[in-house]
Amino acid sequence: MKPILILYASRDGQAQRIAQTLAVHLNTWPVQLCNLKTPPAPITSSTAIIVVASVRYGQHHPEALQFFRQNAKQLAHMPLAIASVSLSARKGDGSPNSYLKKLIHQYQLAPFAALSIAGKLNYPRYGWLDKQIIRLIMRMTGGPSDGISCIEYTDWPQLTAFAQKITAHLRQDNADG
Ligand SMILES: Cc1cc2nc3c(=O)[nH]c(=O)nc-3n(C[C@H](O)[C@H](O)[C@H](O)COP(=O)(O)O)c2cc1C
Repeated sequence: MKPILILYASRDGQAQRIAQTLAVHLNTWPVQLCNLKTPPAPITSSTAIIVVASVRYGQHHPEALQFFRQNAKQLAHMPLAIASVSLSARKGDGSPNSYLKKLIHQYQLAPFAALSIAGKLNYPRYGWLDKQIIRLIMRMTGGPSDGISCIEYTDWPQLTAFAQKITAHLRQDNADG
């Protein structure tokens, strides 16, 4: 059986953790986990592609954008699922937020599952400038702006439901031959 390819783009590790957890949930399939910083094998040798990418300053990481740009044609013919990781997603219910909608629109993607999932606030990790900007964003959105908090907002049951949706879709695909 061809593997499910899970690709992630992360800076502080939360999107990577989410991708790893997804791999555990999908363990009834062969799964290949790959950092998008290392170019993946040809994607056409996979059953499905799942991209997990976090957001910085309003954009998904450049390696994720590059992946979509370079593979848009093949992705149009493959099962694709996307999980977008951001702090603003803590306010949502998992349905695609503006970052994810923009990404889907920009690369004309047609994912069968798309999730906006909350990441982690980790002030101690941020450099001075990033910390001030995140404090401002958090102040504007009603989150902690103390500059010291470390809070994981990720809704893990939401990720479990996402994994179940992926499994159901791929089983159906398999059954349809
Ligand atoms: C420098 C910086 C910029 C960020 N910009 C945004 C943003 O524009 N919108 C948002 O919702 N979250 C933003 N975040 C929050 C991250 O998306 C969140 O912390 C995520 O968990 C980081 O994922 P990672 O650990 O995989 O890098 C930002 C975080 C940092 C450190």
